Amino acid sequence: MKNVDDLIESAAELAEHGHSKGEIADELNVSRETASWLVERAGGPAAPATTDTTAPAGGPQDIHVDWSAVGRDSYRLEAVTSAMADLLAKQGEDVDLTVGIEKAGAPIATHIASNLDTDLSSYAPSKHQWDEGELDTDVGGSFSRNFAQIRDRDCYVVDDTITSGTTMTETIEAIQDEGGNPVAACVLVDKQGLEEVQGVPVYSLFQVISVGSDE
Ligand SMILES: O=P(O)(O)OC[C@H]1O[C@H](OP(=O)(O)OP(=O)(O)O)[C@H](O)[C@@H]1O
Repeated sequence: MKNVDDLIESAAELAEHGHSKGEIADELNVSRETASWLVERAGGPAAPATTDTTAPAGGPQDIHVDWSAVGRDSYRLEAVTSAMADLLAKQGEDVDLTVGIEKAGAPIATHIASNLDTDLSSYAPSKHQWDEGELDTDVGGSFSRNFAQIRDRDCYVVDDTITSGTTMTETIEAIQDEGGNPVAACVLVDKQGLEEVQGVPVYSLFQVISVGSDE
C-alpha cells in the first residue's frame, strides 16, 4: 500500500465484497470515519451515508500504518519485536506471561515471549459492530485455549497498533476479569499517544503526532 489511491481502491474492493464500514476500518488500520471517506471517494456501492460535516475538505485526519515490510520477514519482525521487548523488560519483575491481541498481535507476542522468556497467551477481541455507531456488547472476546491461561498472573499486553484504543481497553479489561494483572502494554504504533489504558502504562515504538491541527 503506497498511497491514498491504493487505500481508496482497497476500500472499494472490500465494500464491493459486502464488508461493513467497521470491517473496512479494521482491515485497513484506519478509523471508521476514514474508512467511510475512502469508500465514498471511490464511489463504492456500499458507501454508508455520512452525517459528518466536520471532516475537513481533504478528508478526515487519520494515518494508515503499513508495517508489512516488517511483518513479512521473520528476521525484521524479530529485530523490531526485540526493541518492544526491551521497552517492556523494564516493567515489572514477576511477569511470566505475554498476551498478544489477535490477529497481528499474535506473532508479535510470540517473539516477545521468546525474548523475555515468558509464557504466551492469545486474545481474540470482540468484533465491533460500528455501522450502528455503537459496540455490540453481546459479542465478547475470548482467550485461546491453545495457549497459556491468565489465572491471576502478571502479564504484558502487545499489539501492532492503537487507533482508537478500544481494542487495547477491551483486552486489558478481559485480562483483569480473568484475575490477571496487566503490568504494561506495548505496540508498534500508537495513533492516540496514550500514556496509559485503565491505569496500565502503554509503550510504543512510534507515536503519531498530528501537527497543524486546531485541536
Ligand atoms: O485501537 P483500535 O481502534 O481498537 O484499533 C486497533 C486494532 O485494530 C487492528 O486490528 P484489526 O482487527 O484491524 O487487525 P488484525 O485482526 O489483523 O490484527 C489492530 O491490530 C488493533 O488490534
